[in-house]
Amino acid sequence: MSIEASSKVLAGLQQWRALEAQQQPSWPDSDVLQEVTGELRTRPPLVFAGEADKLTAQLAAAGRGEAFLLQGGDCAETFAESDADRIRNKIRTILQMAAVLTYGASMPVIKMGRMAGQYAKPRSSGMETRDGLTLPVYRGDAVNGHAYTEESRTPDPRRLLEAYHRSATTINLIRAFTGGGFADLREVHQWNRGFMANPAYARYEELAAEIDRAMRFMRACGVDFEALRTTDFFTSHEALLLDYESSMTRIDSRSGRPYNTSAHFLWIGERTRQLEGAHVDLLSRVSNPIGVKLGPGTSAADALALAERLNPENTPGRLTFVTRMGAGRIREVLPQLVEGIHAEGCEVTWVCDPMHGNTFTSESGYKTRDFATVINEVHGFFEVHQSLGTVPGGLHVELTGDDVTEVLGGAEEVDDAALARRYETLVDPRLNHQQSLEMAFDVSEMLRRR
Ligand SMILES: O=C[C@H](O)[C@H](O)COP(=O)(O)O
Ligand SMILES: C=C(OP(=O)(O)O)C(=O)O
Ligand SMILES: [Mn+2]
Repeated sequence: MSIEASSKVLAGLQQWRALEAQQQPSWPDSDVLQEVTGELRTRPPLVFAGEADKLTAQLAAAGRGEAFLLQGGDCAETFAESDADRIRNKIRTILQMAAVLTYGASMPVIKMGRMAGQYAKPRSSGMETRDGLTLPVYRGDAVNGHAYTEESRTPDPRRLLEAYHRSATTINLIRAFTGGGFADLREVHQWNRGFMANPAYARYEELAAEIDRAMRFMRACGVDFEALRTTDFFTSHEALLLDYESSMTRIDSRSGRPYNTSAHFLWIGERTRQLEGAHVDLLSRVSNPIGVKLGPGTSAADALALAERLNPENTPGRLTFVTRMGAGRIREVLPQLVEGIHAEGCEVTWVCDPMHGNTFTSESGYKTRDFATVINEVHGFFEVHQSLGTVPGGLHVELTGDDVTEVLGGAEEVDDAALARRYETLVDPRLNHQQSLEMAFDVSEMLRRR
């Protein structure tokens, strides 16, 4: 690339600063912010351009119906819970779900964590009031603390550096687990250890036995299983805090193109996807595969304009639309979006987030979701694509590997009274380990029928 062309690219990467950016914290001290972003710019990348390109190719396959994306993790990761046990439990849950889906549907599953960077949250309101005290709302550990004091709720830019470090140690562990034998498909039984006493685990155990049998058969036929020792596991988060995302955006020395090096896949949230806004501008300029969340108010014209803006070359795998319509709306609103996009020949990978359109407050006051409603939205998603002859390319869920009680229902029949038992999320309710497996079995049936 000529010097002139590359300085144009660099100038473009700063264009977002002139545009309106929704959902940014009011950082109290701009000098500290400058120091922190300067520091971040000198830190090593967390992911590499070649890995992002590999993911783009895999997402293109998902868009054609030759693979399926499984993207899952916390609504909001926290510094306090970025420990080895919790990270391992999440990876294990995603690996188990992927085994169920791969075996059930005979289809490669792309494994992606909402992990190693999911530290910032958009919120419905900027302030909250409790017992007469009004404070800034919690915006994720990269911004402020959850504790309800003025000190903790004041945004602190130094948290961006902490978020980088926690992301680095998390991705390090992900790479160790998935490259060092933990993800070996021959360990499919081990992942279930200690969880046998309920229907989803018993069903998983049966499936693991079938996988074992199939592998023994293939080994007897002389198949080499070395390739099953490791697996790709990609990272993703919402690209919300533009000071952070822009500091982590670097020019790839091989291609001369900019990549966001904080995660393999970044998405733009439902609240920040304004066509002329700062988030769309910054992500339009990076070469990673990217996603946009689309809620029930999205028109076909909005979706088309986003597709043209974010993927002007119409590269397959570059753009994923993550629809989050709500179980009650999806069958009515999704068809016009999908038809509008396909009528123009736009390359889009369609993914279902059945969580964010189905949140409500329970009688006892917990922010929750109902497992049956969540599953209903996934069914609606498959039905719509089935009837239009288009491809349901993946699933985006908020989950944890622990036995929390945040989502109602499932085989354990978590009810309103049970929510108090282990309600641990700081923002949105997550499927627990067992509910995640139940969902995987359900989706594998739908994929099998696809
Ligand atoms: O995770 C998504 C959003 O950040 C969250 O649903 C917003 O929640 P709020 O309405 O409690 O602010
Ligand atoms: C904020 C989120 O979703 P959405 O932008 O779809 O509301 C999220 O994924 O946590
Ligand atoms: Mn959420």
